[in-house]
Amino acid sequence: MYIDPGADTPEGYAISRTSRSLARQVIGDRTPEDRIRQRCAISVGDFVMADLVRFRGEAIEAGLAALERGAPIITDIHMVQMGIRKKEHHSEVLCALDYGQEIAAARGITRSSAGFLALRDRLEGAVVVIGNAPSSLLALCAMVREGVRPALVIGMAVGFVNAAESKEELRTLDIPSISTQGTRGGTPPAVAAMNEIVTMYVERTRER
Ligand SMILES: C/C1=C2N=C(/C=C3N=C(/C(C)=C4\N[C@@](C)([C@@H]5N=C1[C@](C)(CCC(=O)O)[C@H]5CC(=O)O)[C@@](C)(CC(=O)O)[C@@H]4CCC(=O)O)[C@@](C)(CC(=O)O)[C@@H]\3CCC(=O)O)C(C)(C)[C@@H]/2CCC(=O)O
Repeated sequence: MYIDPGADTPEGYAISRTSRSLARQVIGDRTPEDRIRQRCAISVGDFVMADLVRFRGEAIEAGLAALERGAPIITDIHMVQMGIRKKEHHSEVLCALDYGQEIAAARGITRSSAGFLALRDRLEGAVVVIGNAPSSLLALCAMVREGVRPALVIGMAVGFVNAAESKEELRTLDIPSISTQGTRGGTPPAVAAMNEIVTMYVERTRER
């Protein structure tokens, strides 16, 4: 049965189900990855987004296992933090912008990347969701090259300065990731990808 924990009114559920059935027809519905592509496309009202989503490693299973452990979810910006569903799982959702202000001031680097540097010790086994800031994804990739191992990175940085490059860099790393090809991405698809994994987790826990 189709569930959408966020659509908890009859009208909301009806709209969500209609939107999803349209996406299933256009994108297909054979794999868990297809579900992520569907929700990312719906989040921006553009089926082209589905063709831009890239998976590395067992990304979805890594996300589900992290939720099972109650691992933290760490976002680059508050918009992403706000959009991620908080109910029916035990993972804290943190925002990098709330950390590292002194590092940003001292080094003159972006606040989002400084926040990830300050959260280095919380990144091990965490789920990282980046929907905006390319500089923060580049900072994270550098820490992964130094041995830090997040469980899953959803990297959908957007824009014309380092967005495409930061995601190319992410896809060269031997860690589970979900990203978008090129300059497109943003808060909506990044949150959509994480919320679809949360929905899969809710389905599993409700079946128990
Ligand atoms: C260069 C930056 C970019 N931001 C883009 C697009 C959007 N940003 C919005 C908002 C409200 C915010 N962006 C910041 C994250 C801010 N934006 C940056 C930085 C200067 C550097 C990030 C980077 O290049 O890696 C970044 C500040 C920082 O030091 O990290 C934000 C914190 C700035 C602020 O207002 O305080 C803020 C996030 C607020 C939050 O916490 O939620 C936009 C809504 C546009 C706007 O400013 O109104 C939009 C959101 C896009 C999305 O889907 O998330 C760009 C264009 C992508 C650009 C990065 C790349 C480029 O091409 O320049």
